[in-house]
Amino acid sequence: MTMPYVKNTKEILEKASKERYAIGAFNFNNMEFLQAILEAAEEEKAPVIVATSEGAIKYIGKGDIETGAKLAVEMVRTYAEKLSVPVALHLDHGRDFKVIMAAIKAGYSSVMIDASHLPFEENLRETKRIVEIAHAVGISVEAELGKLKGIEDNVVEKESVLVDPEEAKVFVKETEVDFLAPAIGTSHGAFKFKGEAQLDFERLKKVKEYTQIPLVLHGASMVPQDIVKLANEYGAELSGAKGVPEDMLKKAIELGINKINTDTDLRITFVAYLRKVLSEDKSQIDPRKIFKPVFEQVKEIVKERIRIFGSSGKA
Ligand SMILES: O=C(CO)COP(=O)(O)O
Ligand SMILES: O=C[C@H](O)COP(=O)(O)O
Ligand SMILES: [Zn+2]
Ligand SMILES: [Zn+2]
Repeated sequence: MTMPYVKNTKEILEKASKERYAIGAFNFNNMEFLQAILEAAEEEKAPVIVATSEGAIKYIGKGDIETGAKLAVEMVRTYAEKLSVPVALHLDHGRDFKVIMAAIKAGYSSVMIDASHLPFEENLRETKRIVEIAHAVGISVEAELGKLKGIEDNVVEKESVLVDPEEAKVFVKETEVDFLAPAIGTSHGAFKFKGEAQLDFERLKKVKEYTQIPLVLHGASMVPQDIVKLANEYGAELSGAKGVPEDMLKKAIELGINKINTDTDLRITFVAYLRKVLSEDKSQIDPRKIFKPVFEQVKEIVKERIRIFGSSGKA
């Protein structure tokens, strides 16, 4: 039987890769988001990955990386113990060696080394170095090839550079990385496409053929238009927000995506319902009473995503 807190993320992703479904990797920055994600996964009987960015670790630790990583592990383990579904904790977009080491030491299930902004050879070298360290303590590693447009940890990538499948083949063989995020046209945040949504599925298909490992889709939020509308009605300014359509996510899963990173959908839902609750109950000052209905909605959006990803009932 799998323990709810997964030591190595690879275990649950390889099963997903064999059976062609995807596991949601949801970002959190505090206890309430984590609770909402875990409750959703438990109710859907789905394996789940919870992720902290470097920024999240710094936020949780009030600037202290070791404290942030340790608290993230403690929180996730403590909640996961009470659950029946496997829960993995992942470092999202690790760029700073110190943060990656802090996550490994604290007991994360996997780390991402995102050296995709560096030239191919350097990305390969850097990834290989992290793989050697992480594998020595039995945890897995994600790397990225190609660049995502948009904001990545305060670095604005103006142009998206899509993955080269031939490079992916060499990269995976040389680095022995466990899962790979190929850039196929998505971007982070709430404004993903100016015109029609477009992803390079041919490229994705080739990367899967050439690498045969679990693949990761970043920037995969759907940015639901009803929630954007609700947020705007209550004073937000999010017009033009656009995400990845459901049929495209499903096609990406068919072609070999097994981990789907989602943050923006949770953020938008939080902001929309927080605005609604505050404006409808103007005398409420108890944060618990404000947060309860807001995080019920965050939980619902996570459940919807898990169903779309095909991981419901897979725990
Ligand atoms: O890729 C992500 C985290 O790594 C999140 O993507 P979104 O901004 O589309 O939610
Ligand atoms: O990939 C980016 C995630 O949405 C995390 O973003 P963050 O660096 O603002 O925490
Ligand atoms: Zn990146
Ligand atoms: Zn990402």
